[in-house]
This record gives sequence, C-alpha cells and structure tokens, in this order.
Amino acid sequence: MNTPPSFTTDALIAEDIDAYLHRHQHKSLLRFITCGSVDDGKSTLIGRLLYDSKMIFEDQLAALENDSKRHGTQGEEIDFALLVDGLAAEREQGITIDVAYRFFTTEKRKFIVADTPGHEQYTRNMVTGASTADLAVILVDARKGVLQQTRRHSWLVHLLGIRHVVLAVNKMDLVGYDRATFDAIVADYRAFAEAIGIADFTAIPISGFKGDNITAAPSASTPWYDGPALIAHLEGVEVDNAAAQTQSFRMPVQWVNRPNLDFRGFAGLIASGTVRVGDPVRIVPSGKTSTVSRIVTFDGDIEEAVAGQSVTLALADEVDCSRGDVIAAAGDPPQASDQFRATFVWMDEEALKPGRGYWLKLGTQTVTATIQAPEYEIDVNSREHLAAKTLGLNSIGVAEFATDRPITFEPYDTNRQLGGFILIDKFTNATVAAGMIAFSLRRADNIHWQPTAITRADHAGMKNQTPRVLWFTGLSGSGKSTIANAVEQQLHLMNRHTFLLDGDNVRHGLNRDLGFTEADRIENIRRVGEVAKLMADAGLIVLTAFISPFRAERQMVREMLPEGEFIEIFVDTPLSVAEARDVKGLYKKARSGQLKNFTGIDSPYEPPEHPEIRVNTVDMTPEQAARYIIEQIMPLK
Ligand SMILES: Nc1ncnc2c1ncn2[C@@H]1O[C@H](COP(=O)(O)OS(=O)(=O)O)[C@@H](OP(=O)(O)O)[C@H]1O
Ligand SMILES: Nc1ncnc2c1ncn2[C@@H]1O[C@H](COP(=O)(O)OP(=O)(O)O)[C@@H](O)[C@H]1O
Repeated sequence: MNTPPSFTTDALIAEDIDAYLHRHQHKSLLRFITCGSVDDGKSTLIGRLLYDSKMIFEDQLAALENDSKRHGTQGEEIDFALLVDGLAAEREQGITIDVAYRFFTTEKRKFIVADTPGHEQYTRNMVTGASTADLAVILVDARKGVLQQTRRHSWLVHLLGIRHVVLAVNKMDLVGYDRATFDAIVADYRAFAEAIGIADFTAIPISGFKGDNITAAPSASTPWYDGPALIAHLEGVEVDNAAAQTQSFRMPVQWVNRPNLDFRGFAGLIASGTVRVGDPVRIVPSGKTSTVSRIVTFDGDIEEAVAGQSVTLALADEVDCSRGDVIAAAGDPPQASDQFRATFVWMDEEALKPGRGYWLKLGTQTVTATIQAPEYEIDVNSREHLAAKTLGLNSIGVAEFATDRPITFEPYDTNRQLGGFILIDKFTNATVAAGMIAFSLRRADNIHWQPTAITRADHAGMKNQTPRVLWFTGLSGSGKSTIANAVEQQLHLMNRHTFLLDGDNVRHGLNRDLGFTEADRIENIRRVGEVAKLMADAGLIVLTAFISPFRAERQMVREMLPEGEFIEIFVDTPLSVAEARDVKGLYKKARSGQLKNFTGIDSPYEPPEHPEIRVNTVDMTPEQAARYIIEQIMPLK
C-alpha cells in the first residue's frame, strides 16, 4: 500500500508562521489541467482536492455546505462541484464555461489547476488553460469509457506539448469497482494514445465523489489496483525543468538594466539550458558574440543559472542587445526567420483574415505577422485535414506566416517558450489566436536582403523632392480617380516626378487574379502598398486611387513607409451622392442583385478616423479639391 500523502494542516500556521511560509515557498510547483466533459465529475474531483488539502477557508466552507443543500445534486452531502462552478451563470446552465485557476498545496508540492470546460465550443478555453500546464488529467466516466471528447482533449493536450497525461477513470463506484471495466477502458485509450503519439500515460481508477484512490491507494474497494493515488502521482511526477536544462542555453531579453554608467545588464527568464560566467554567447538575430562576465540575481552574483531562473546577464563587450533579442549559447544559437509554418488555434468570433497584419507576440518579441490562407484545417474530432480559406472560432489549422522582421524561435516541439506565440488584433487588441511554430521556410533562409549602393535618399535627391504616397480612399464613384488625376497634373506642372496607381488599371494587370472578396481586397491593397513603397524608394511622389475599404490594410501600408511619407486622403462622398453619380452603372447592378459584394451596399467601407486630408466633393469641384490637397502637402520641397 502506498503511503497516503499528508496534506498541510493549519496547525503550523498558528505555531510558527515563518516556518509555514518558508515551507510553502520552497516547494516545487506543478501546473496541471483537468479535461473532461460536463458529467465526468471534473468539478467534483477538483472540489475534493481543494477540500482535502484544506485550502478552503472556513467561511467558504460554510457557504458550500449551505449551497449544497440548496442547489446540490448530492442530497445532504457536500457537493464539491459547487466549489468549482463558482459563477451563477454556469450553475444555471449546469456547465463550466471559462478557465478557472485553483491553488492548493500538500506537504510536498504546490499546485495550480486550470479547470477547463469540456463543452464542445470551448477549445479556446482549453488551449488557454493548457498553454502553461505540465500535466493533464483526462477524466473518463467509467460507465461511458473513452468518448469522442476524450480523444479531442487528448489530441489538443498532445498538440500543446503537454507530455504528462493521467487518465483518471472516474465514477468507479457506479460500476461496482469492476477491474475488467477499468482494464478495458485503459486498453481502449492506449490504442488511441499510441496512434496520436502520446508516449505514456498513468491510468488511475478513482471516485471523486467517494474519494477512492485520491489521497491514498489502493482504496478498500479496489484492492486489485497497485498504482499510486492521484495526489501521490501529482506530487511525484518529474516535471521540473530537467528537459529544459539539458537543452542549449537561451534567454529572451525582457529589458536592459542600466542603473548607472558602469553597469549594463540584460534581464530575462532563462527559457532553456544552463549559463555560466565565462560562457561564450551569441545575440540573435544580430549574430554578435560576447562572453558572460557576470550573472546577477536579486540575492547577489552567482556563477551558474539554469532554465526557469530570472537573471541579469552582464557581457564582456559593448554589444547591441535589446528587448526581444535572445541571448544564446554561441555554438548552438536558435534560428531567426521571417517566414515559417505553424499550427494555430483561432480564438476570435471574427474569422481569420488571410493577408491582414496581426501583432505576433513570441516571448518578449512583438512583430507584425501576416498569415496566408490556411493550407488546411484540422478536424479536431477525426484529425482529418479539411480544405479551408480561413479559420473561424475554435478551429485549428496550419498555415504559412510572414513577419515584418525576423523573429528568433525554436520549433514548439523542442521548446514551448520559444516556439509558442499569440496573435493580437491591432484594432481591438483582442487575442485572436495561439500558435505553435513548426519550422522556418527554406525560402526565408535563402533570401537575404540585398543592400544597394544607390539609396532611396540618392534617388530622391536626384529628383530634388521628398517622396510621398498620397493614398486616396473612398467609395466607388466618390471621386478618387478624378481628383488624383487633377492633383497629378498640377504636380506635373510643378516639375514633380509622380506616378498614379489607379484601381481599375492595376486590376487589369498586376492584380488581375483578384476579385472582390475580403481576402482578395486585402491582397490587392498589400500588393499596391508594396508597389507604392518601391516607387517611393525610387524617389517618386506616388498617388493611389483604390477604395481600400479596411482600416487595417491602410494602416499596414502606413507602417511600411517612413514616418510622414504616407498621406491618407479621404474622399468623403456620401453613399447617396456616389450612387446618384453611378458613373459605371455598378450601383444599379449591385442594388438589383446582379453584382455581389459591392462596397457600401453589401460589403463594408471603414472610413478613416484620422486622415491627413479630407475632401468633400459635394462642396468642392474636382479642381478645388485638387488645389486644396496641393496646399496641404506643400511645401513638398
Ligand atoms: N464588388 C465591387 N465592389 C467595389 N468595386 C467594384 C466591385 N466590382 C467591380 N468594382 C470596380 O472595381 C473598382 C474597385 O477596385 P479597388 O481595387 O479600388 O477595390 S478595393 O480597394 O480592392 O476594395 C471600382 O472602381 P472605382 O469605382 O474607381 O472605385 C469598381 O469600378
Ligand atoms: N467634386 C467632385 N469630385 C470628384 N468627382 C466628381 C465631383 N463631382 C462630380 N464628380 C464625378 O464623379 C465621378 C467620380 O468617379 P471616379 O473619379 O471614377 O471615382 P472613384 O475613382 O472614386 O470611383 C466622376 O464622373 C466625376 O466627374
């Protein structure tokens, strides 16, 4: 029989508070998640863990006893599920809908458990809970065995890099503690686990409700079971950074610590490996090398530090290194690339927009990333690959990513911290996806930025002007082309070197493969932005006349250019006026349903919030509007 683990008692708090706190501070921490369906008894199990570890305060306990009598499903006994299903809304629905983090502790270890919902739609919450966990407890109802949901959760757990899995076969009391039932479920799960690459798992027959094999094993009802109790297993499982410590040294720089002129250090959390004073290191992506001269911590200098420690490194040489860089073992640095392939989970109500720029955060790095249309979506139930043009809420897919500057990373399989990222919508600031990098694309490794001898300043200087991009935006028929034409003519008369890129014309050549879906419009503007940038690099004053209906893409082009070079001109013509003009008869077609996705009718237009210039074509003639614009942009030099 395994020795039952001893939970912390409150006695020590009263006797010697310092000893109590010291003991708690120096215990290791295990983060784990529980996955299971609403009825698998997950909340009851967590409630029991909290209850048995005495981490519930007295008043909460009293409330629990009251609540159990009122709402509980367990008669006069305490309903542990109520402890966990804290939210009123959840109680009403009878399901757990968000990730709840609970803390408890035993004599040997501290625990943070993320309770993730089992409900079909909530992949997002599950991913959130799993992203920081070292272990997953997958609950199965002994009466039902391995279900679709068990398989889905197990696959996600594996995908997210959790390498320790406990299969908790719950409600054994309801199957008469039958060994054959338990063995059959374990055999069934083993076959599945092997197929998806879960190398090993620990199966434990339990009853969260009755308490069997939770704190002591074997329980009197399962004399045939010779494994550990759940708590003993959680206390003993080796998840300290053993693996991370054997890998090569990497530390993403969080900030540069410069308290005075004599000291400059780079602070961060060591993601993997070991670093010693005197070690040669390389800074990625710059590639500069140096040697560690000091390792400074809160408690003074140390000779050696390992994965999981927060330290400040001082280097022997004055090298450029700032937030977002990674300091790594000189002989085995991680890669830096601006194109890679990744698996990602979409977590926003609004679907992925291929081609749009999102903030990508990886460790301490933040860059702009654009995502191509997914190569495929993965059916989380069957793991089949499905064709997909985008990803919606809770979908998982694989796609190629491109970033505006190289980021330093490692494949997620090797290093969760340097391979995992999130995507953030630039306008709403919502976290819209979580992803795992698979590998850098070879084409990114083989394409290098070629420095040219004649710079953009040389080009502009030769033309004796400052490059600009005059970006006209507005509804179809608002007057973009007419006014842009008039502006170009006037600039031409002033001996400026200009070029006008017009929507209709570009769509006949460079962009003739694009239509008017959201994704095509995003790609249209991306390409036009790139061309406008090249022309500005050549020293030209570029005028563009595209509807460019989305703020995000206009912002993307703005960010591609040096500050002040992008001038957004909003041709602010009301829809009714543009429609009345109907130069090309397109509004008529759109209204009659012959033309789909027409801007302003059944496709959105997002007006600029802070355009540099706004022209009102109701009050101004095209010539007046053009003159007004010229006045605004003068002196152009
Ligand atoms: N569905 C639909 N919606 C909007 N516009 C349509 C559509 N179908 C064809 N056209 C014609 O294409 C011109 C707009 O192309 P753009 O490249 O400026 O559009 S976008 O910026 O990609 O949204 C636009 O030209 P302008 O009238 O000069 O704006 C239209 O003539
Ligand atoms: N004040 C004005 N500014 C611009 N265009 C005007 C104005 N008043 C009338 N128009 C007419 O509106 C139409 C605008 O068409 P166009 O310039 O092709 O718009 P867009 O390029 O935005 O689709 C033209 O026929 C133009 O003569």
